[in-house]
Amino acid sequence: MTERFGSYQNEIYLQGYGGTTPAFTTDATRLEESAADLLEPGPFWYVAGAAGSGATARANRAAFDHWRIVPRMLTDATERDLSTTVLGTELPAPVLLAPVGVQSIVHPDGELATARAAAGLRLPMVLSTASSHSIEAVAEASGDGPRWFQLYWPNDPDVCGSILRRAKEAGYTALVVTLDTWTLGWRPADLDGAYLPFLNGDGLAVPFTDPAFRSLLEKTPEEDAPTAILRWISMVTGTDRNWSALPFLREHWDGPILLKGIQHVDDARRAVDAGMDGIIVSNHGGRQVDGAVAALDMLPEIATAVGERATVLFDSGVRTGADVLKALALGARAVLVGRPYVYGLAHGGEDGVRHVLRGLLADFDLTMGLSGHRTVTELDSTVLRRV
Ligand SMILES: Cc1cc2nc3c(=O)[nH]c(=O)nc-3n(C[C@H](O)[C@H](O)[C@H](O)COP(=O)(O)O)c2cc1C
Ligand SMILES: CCCCC(=O)C(=O)O
Repeated sequence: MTERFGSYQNEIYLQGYGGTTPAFTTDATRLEESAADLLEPGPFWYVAGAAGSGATARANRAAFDHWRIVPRMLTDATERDLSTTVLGTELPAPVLLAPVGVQSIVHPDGELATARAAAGLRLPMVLSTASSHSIEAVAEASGDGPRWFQLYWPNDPDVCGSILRRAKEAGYTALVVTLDTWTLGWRPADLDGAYLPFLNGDGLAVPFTDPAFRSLLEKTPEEDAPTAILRWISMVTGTDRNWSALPFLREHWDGPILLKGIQHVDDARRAVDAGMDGIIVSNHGGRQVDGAVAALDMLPEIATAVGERATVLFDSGVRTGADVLKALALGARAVLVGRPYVYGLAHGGEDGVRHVLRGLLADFDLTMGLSGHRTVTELDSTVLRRV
């Protein structure tokens, strides 16, 4: 039996006796609104923004509304066990922290604070290659907490190999390879503010601390930042990494590998045929292809096609406990959550991330119980109705 996450609800109500309320909202919509009040427009819109008209970001949310939970009564769901295992990592609940780069733009502690909050809850943090703190520093902050590493795949084999080696040595167990962001999508809010954090040096701690990357430069990044920044950007953009390059990753990583950004069932099959251990059905939170299909709308087909042979995870639009339940019922083994915990970080560093994650877990726990489910393995599409 794992911790009863739902008890966070009682904890909050009891605080009311002492005359206090949570430091900030438990509601996903208001959370984004209050982050807008808190942050400068540049960082806020970098996080909140999406590609183009925002159609895909909105569709990601709307897709959840087409599925409704059909609660069951008197099922003895008072004692719940939300735990699961994902590619060798034991999770107290089926939630991971999505890789989010440049977290120092919303809070100076950035990924270090996120790592501490995630480790305290034993939820895996997926560290981005675009982290504001080094692989090793985040590992230290994470302690014995579960951690995975997300790769933006440099086209220089020595640099790629060096980064993977560092991640492995620092205790990151699974590798997430993001495929949908080989160049940035058209993001009007960032363009209007002419705001790209990388050009300020944010999100470059991984290459800048990497000996293989540094050895390619005539001047160190400290001496000549612009040249180093542009060199790195050119290394991780472009389409010269393709399906036939996947064996390189296998040779340089001896743990599970997942491909992130899969949206078509044929790509899911191809990933699994190529020996990948898992995929993440995701459209990058609507930040890349405006007009792309909602990630949730592709999940059932993909999970049916490859779910027996590989681990299927999901992200893009998860905001509430009901969303977690729905994604699991539609075939995901676990979900990743992105923007909400970043808003938590903006509000209160480590404590802020913890509040957001505990809220999501409590909401999920109570939603499970009140709809009559004791374990995540019993969820399938029969618990939902399409409307
Ligand atoms: C500010 C920001 C930065 C991100 N950086 C990365 C990244 O470095 N690597 C990556 O694979 N995905 C990145 N993502 C995408 C997330 O991993 C995830 O796919 C997305 O946020 C999920 O959607 P959600 O925000 O609706 O939960 C980023 C997302 C945001 C909002
Ligand atoms: C190279 C892009 C890194 C950040 C990212 O993935 C995003 O802003 O969505």
